[in-house]
Amino acid sequence: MPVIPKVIRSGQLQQFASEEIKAITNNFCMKLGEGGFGSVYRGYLEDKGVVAVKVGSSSTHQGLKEFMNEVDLLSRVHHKSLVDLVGYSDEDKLVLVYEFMARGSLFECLHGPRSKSSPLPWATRLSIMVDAAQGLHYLHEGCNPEIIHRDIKSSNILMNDRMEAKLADFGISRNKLTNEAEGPPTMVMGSKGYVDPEYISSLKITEKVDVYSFGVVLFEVVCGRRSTFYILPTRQETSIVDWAKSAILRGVIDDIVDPCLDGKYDVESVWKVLEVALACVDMPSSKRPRMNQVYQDLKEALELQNRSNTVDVDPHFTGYTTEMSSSFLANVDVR
Ligand SMILES: Nc1ncnc2c1ncn2[C@@H]1O[C@H](COP(=O)(O)OP(=O)(O)OP(=O)(O)O)[C@@H](O)[C@H]1O
Repeated sequence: MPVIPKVIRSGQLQQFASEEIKAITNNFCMKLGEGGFGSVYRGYLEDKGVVAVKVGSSSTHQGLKEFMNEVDLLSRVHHKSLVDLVGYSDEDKLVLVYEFMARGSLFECLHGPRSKSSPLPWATRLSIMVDAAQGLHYLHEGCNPEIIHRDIKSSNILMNDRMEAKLADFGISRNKLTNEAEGPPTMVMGSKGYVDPEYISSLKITEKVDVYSFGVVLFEVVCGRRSTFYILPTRQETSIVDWAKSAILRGVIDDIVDPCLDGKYDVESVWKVLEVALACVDMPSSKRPRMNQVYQDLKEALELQNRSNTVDVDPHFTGYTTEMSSSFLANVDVR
């Protein structure tokens, strides 16, 4: 079994024996979900309460690399908008023990089985994205060395029982210092639908790669659609970025916004978020905003929503829509 280097072991993290992991999870009796690394189980620790236990299913070189990266990073970096790593085990299997995020992922809330019957309210969507933007801003500019996440997507934004959002999954993240020393990677990493097209062609990793993916998540939050989907009747696969750009050009807000919201949103705040999303996916990447700007703009959008006290806004309200969309349209670059 691989051995974690001493430098990582010296952190504040608890190290568990495989028997302890078995006890913590009550013999892996409650599965919370599954991802590329392996399965995630509910667990319980005397001093921490409920935890999430991620058990690696593969012992590939890539799996080990991602595990070490995650342990290394999360033992050094702590922020209220980043999921906390409580401990790990490398005795039998590769295991990561995290703080429990009771409300699951943003992906599940937007696209999961209960997303239609009890959709996330617009103000909650905005507050989640404000938290996520703050976490990403911290990674890019607040911690030392600064970090590029490289796998921002709605399934890596998790919510706790107070609906506070945190970024998760640092398996392929890179710190900016070693990033420059290591040079470009040999293959594209990231998740389908979220990867910056400029990075695909240049293989150059900068923080703007994260800003692009964050823009994709913003479109997901507004439109209630997945990052890629099939359009009927041709069943042609499209990206939410292309779809949203052409919908924005038509300028009708209820063509764009998630129908599950049933008109319950402040129109001005929706346009503000769409404006931010468009800026995040702009080309070339140098035109995209920094995450601090995104964070400030999203806070403004949340304030607009809170001030409007919207319960039922008519989505056909045209005065404001037309005015906003004309300033917008000049900036929509459809490729
Ligand atoms: N800290 C946590 N607290 C509660 N549930 C969690 C936690 N971490 C993960 N989960 C649950 O486990 C599921 C799988 O998470 P995981 O991070 O392994 O995969 P993913 O991000 O969905 O996909 P991939 O890792 O392949 O990109 C999540 O969708 C979520 O439901």
